[in-house]
Amino acid sequence: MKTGVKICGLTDGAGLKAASDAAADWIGFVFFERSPRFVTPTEAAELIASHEGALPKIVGLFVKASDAQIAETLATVKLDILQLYDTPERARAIKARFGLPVWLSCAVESQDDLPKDTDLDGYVIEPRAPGNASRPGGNGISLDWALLRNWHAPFPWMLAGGLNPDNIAQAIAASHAPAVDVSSGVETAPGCKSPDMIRNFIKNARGTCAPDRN
Ligand SMILES: O=C(O)c1ccccc1N[C@@H]1O[C@H](COP(=O)(O)O)[C@@H](O)[C@H]1O
Repeated sequence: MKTGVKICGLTDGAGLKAASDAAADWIGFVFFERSPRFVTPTEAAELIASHEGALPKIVGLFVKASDAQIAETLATVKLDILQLYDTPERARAIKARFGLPVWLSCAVESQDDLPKDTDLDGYVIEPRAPGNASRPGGNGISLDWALLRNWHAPFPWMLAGGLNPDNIAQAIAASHAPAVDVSSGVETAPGCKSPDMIRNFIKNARGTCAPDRN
């Protein structure tokens, strides 16, 4: 089974081109102002418009966003999927209101934290951010991958947090993640994506197949 790859927090055309050319499955834009990867909806739309060729599916990342913020974003940039940092109840309401697939980010410290609801379109499984962090993700922190190894989730999910080109093969082997998501691990500085690191991340993730769970 091919491991799905999402490259999140793109801020420039070079990163977008590297992710697209290397056949990422999804690219993400961060619509959260306190992130070093923040882009405005207009900036995201301009990046997409200036790209030549096919694009991966486009994910918009929102943290505790109001309906108005999501509506204003969607009026400017076409998104395929909404990735939310919010409660399951709010995620369900946003899915119903906007009619787009919703992935809910889920902070996991132990197996008890793993999601059980099946009514969303997917989950991003990542570590809980430290108490003093200014954002709930994108902190380059890993969770214990072995927690996920025997998890038979009845819905799509991806592993995130602290992944990079050097550890991605080990992370997939240890967690059996069907898909992976990276942001800070393919950057030379916060918010500065490295095309080389993006290519290496995707190459190394694709060289490692998650075992077929069936
Ligand atoms: O990338 C950010 O700045 C960000 C801000 C707010 C919420 C989530 C954010 N990023 C997401 O966090 C995970 C893990 O990121 P990392 O690879 O450890 O840097 C991933 O889903 C990012 O898209």
